[in-house]
Amino acid sequence: MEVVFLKQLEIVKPIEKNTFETIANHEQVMFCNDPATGLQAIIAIHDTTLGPALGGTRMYPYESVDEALEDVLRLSEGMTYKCAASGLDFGGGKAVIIGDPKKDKSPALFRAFGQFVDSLNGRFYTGTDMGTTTDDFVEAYKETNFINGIPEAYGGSGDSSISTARGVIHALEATNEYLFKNNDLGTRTYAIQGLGKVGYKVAEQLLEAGAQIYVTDLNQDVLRQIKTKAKDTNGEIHEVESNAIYSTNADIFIPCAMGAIINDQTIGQLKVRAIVGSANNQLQTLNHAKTLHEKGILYAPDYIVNAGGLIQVADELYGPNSKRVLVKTKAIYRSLYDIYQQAEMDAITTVEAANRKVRSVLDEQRNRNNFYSRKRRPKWNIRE
Ligand SMILES: NC(=O)C1=CN([C@@H]2O[C@H](COP(=O)(O)OP(=O)(O)OC[C@H]3O[C@@H](n4cnc5c(N)ncnc54)[C@H](O)[C@@H]3O)[C@@H](O)[C@H]2O)C=CC1
Ligand SMILES: O=C(O)CCC(=O)C(=O)O
Repeated sequence: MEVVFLKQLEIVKPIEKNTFETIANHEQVMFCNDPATGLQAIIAIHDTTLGPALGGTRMYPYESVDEALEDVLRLSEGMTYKCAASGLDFGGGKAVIIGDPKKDKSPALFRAFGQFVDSLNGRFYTGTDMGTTTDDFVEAYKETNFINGIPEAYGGSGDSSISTARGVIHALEATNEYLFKNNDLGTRTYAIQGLGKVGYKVAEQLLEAGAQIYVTDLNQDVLRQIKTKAKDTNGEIHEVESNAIYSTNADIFIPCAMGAIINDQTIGQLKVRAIVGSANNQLQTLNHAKTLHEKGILYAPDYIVNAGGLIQVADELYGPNSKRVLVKTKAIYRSLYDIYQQAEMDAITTVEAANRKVRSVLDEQRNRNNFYSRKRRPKWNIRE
C-alpha cells in the first residue's frame, strides 16, 4: 500500500503557484471545456460577501487563455464594486467565452455553457455582455434557472442595455450639473466611442435632446443607421476616425466599447472636460485616475455610470418590475454627484471616493454576516 501511495505522490504535479497568485483576489475560477460544442469559457467569482455572484458573459476572440483570464478577473472584480455601490444584495462575477461571436456561436454551445452555470448551483447568475445577446441566453436558460436579462416572453425583464443607456444619460446629466451648473443634455458636445447595444441608445437620446455628437465605430452599418436617425432630430452628428475620437474637441468623452482605453497612449490626447461612459474597466491602471485628476478631467467611475443594466437584471430576481428599475436607475444621478462632491471635499480622485464607498458597504455586510444573519438573506423569486 505504501508503495502505491508513494507512486501516486510522484505523479501529482506540483501546485502551480503562479495560477493561484493570479487569482489570489478571487474566491473561485472555473474553466469550462466542452469539446463537443467547442465551448471554452472561464467563469470567475470574485466576492460573495453581499450575495451570490452576478455578472454578464462576454464572448470575444481572445488571442490566448491568459488574455481571457485577465479580462474575466478584472471584469468580475468590477462587478463586486458595481453591486456594492448600487446597494444590491449580490456579489461580483463574470464569464468569458473564447470565440468569435460572428462565427463561433451555436445554440448547443450556449446550452453547454448553461450546464456549467447550473453546476454552480446559484453561486453565479449571468446574462448578456459584449458579444452575447438575449437569444443566446434563451438557449442557456433551457439548462439552468440562474440566468437573467432574458426576454419578457420568457419571464425575464428584457434587454438590459436599455437600462444601462438610461443610467449613462442620468450620469451625463449629473456631470453637466456638476461641471456646468446646467443639466440640459442638448447644450453640450459629446464624443462617443462604440455604437453597440448601449452606445447607440445613448447617441439616439443625445440627438433627440438636440446635442452635437461625434461618433466612431468599427461597424459601418451602425454608423449609417445613426446618421439616418440624426436627420429626424435637432441634433448634429459628425463621424470621426477610430483613433481620432480621443482628441476630439468635445465637452464629454463617452466610451462605450472596450476597456483599458484610458492609457499612456491616449491620455495625453484628451481635450474633454469629463469622461462618462458605459465601457467596463476604462482605466488601464489606477494611476490613470490620478493623471486625469491632475489634468483637470473629471472621471465618472465606470461602475457607477454603467450600473443600470445590472440594476435591471438583479431586480428581475424579485419578479420583473419596470417602475422599480426606473427609480433605482435614476439614483445613479445622485450617487455620481455625491462622489464628485466627496472627491472634491477630500481632494482625492473620483475613483478613490467611489472605492471608499464600496469598501464601507462590504465591511458593513461582513460585520452583519454573523451566526443569526445568515438565515435572513433575501430570497429571490427564482423562475422554475
Ligand atoms: N450591455 C450592457 O447593458 C452593459 C454594457 N457594459 C459595457 O459597455 C460596453 C459596450 O457594451 P455593449 O454596447 O453591450 O457592447 P456591443 O458589443 O453591443 O457594442 C460595442 C460596440 O463597440 C464597437 N467597437 C469595438 N471596438 C471599437 C473601437 N476600437 N472603436 C470604435 N468602436 C468599437 C463595436 O463595433 C460595437 O458596435 C462594454 O464595455 C460592456 O462591457 C457595461 C454594463 C452593461
Ligand atoms: O448588464 C447586464 O446584463 C449584467 C450586468 C453586467 O454584466 C455588467 O454590468 O457589466
